[in-house]
Amino acid sequence: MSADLLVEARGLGKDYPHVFRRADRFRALLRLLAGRTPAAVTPVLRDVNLRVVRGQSLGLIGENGAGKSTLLKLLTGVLTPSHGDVTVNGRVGALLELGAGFHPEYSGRDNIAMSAALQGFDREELAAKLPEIVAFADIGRYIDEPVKHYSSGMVVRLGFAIIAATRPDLLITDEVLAVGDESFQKKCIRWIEDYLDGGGTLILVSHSMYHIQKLCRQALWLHQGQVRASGEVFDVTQAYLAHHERKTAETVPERDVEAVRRLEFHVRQVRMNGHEGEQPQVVEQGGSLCVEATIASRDGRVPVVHVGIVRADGTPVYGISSDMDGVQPAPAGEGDYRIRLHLTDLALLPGSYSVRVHPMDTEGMRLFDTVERAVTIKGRSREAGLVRLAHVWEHAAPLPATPAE
Ligand SMILES: Nc1ncnc2c1ncn2[C@@H]1O[C@H](COP(=O)(O)OP(=O)(O)OP(=O)(O)O)[C@@H](O)[C@H]1O
Repeated sequence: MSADLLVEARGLGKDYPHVFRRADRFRALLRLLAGRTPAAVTPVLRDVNLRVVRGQSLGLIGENGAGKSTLLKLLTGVLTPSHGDVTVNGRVGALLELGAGFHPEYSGRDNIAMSAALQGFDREELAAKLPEIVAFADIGRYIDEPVKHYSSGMVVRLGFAIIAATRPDLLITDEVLAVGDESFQKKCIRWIEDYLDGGGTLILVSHSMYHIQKLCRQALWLHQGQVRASGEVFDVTQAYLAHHERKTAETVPERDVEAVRRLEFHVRQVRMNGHEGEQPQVVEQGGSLCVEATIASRDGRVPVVHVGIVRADGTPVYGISSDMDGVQPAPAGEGDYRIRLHLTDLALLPGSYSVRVHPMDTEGMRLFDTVERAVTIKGRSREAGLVRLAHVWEHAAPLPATPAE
């Protein structure tokens, strides 16, 4: 393993015994004590391959129960894998379950001393680091109270302060940013940014895509214990968000081609940026999209063409009809009509959208058919919502440089 490769996992998997009733638990325990593998197991993590090199920042994302914490526990040696293997190089600072590693009866100060001893600090190093740790934790007189009297926020403050002082080669944290209050969160984020600028390596689990995009350059999406996607952070987080939007979308009923042919108007063809077919079109944020619709008219009347854009969850974003702009589709032979709509400087924020094309009657009152095509907007924007609004900040000063903690 090269010195710059800090984590390597190959075919990593974790199974748990199948336990539904108390009797199952007892049986599973007996089998374990007898050195036998449990009769039935549930795989919670399967075939995870992972390489993290020095200086990399990797975000782990996924739904509740996807296996993120299990993966972190395997990487930190808290759990042993059922399949595959994992190698970790360098000094690891891990902030996993709340308070794990603290002795509840001892004070914060004593716990700092114990953690420092475990990290191999001698008495002088500890004396030098202690004021820094106490100041970072910033929990006032509680530093001399037993940890069992701490709020969950105080536990995280103490845990993070210890890790910050030890400056590990690899920082592994599980959703801690969600526990502390906002000012402490900001302090941790600033510290992590500074740590990464200084060449630190991070594996961060978070349900906040904002934190993942802010702190990580790569992401790995775990879905039901398996890697669903991994790569550049914006690509993976946008695919993950689009998956959620699709899950909450109403399902558009299947188009019955025979039935629509009997309608007064139906969509004969839709081309997106010149492409026919159902492959999603990928467009850069700010780019252009050309929607070409060919409409069949049963009795030769000219249709109105409506083009709508919805987000993958069905939220309407924009709609425009040809008659609103005082135009109509032009004849395209054999009773068909064709029109092209050029959408330029697309203001849509990165994500998954659908373009819907509908023919309407000449009066623009009745809607006849719906053809839907997927569009993915790619980009690195962290702005929230559906569209980018032109904006200017005033009465604003530049952000201050990160202060040294
Ligand atoms: N000790 C255990 N015994 C049996 N099943 C377990 C055990 N620990 C975790 N699991 C199961 O493993 C699966 C993955 O859990 P894990 O905590 O890794 O998910 P997660 O992605 O971190 O979820 P969350 O976002 O909710 O923290 C879940 O279905 C969980 O119920």
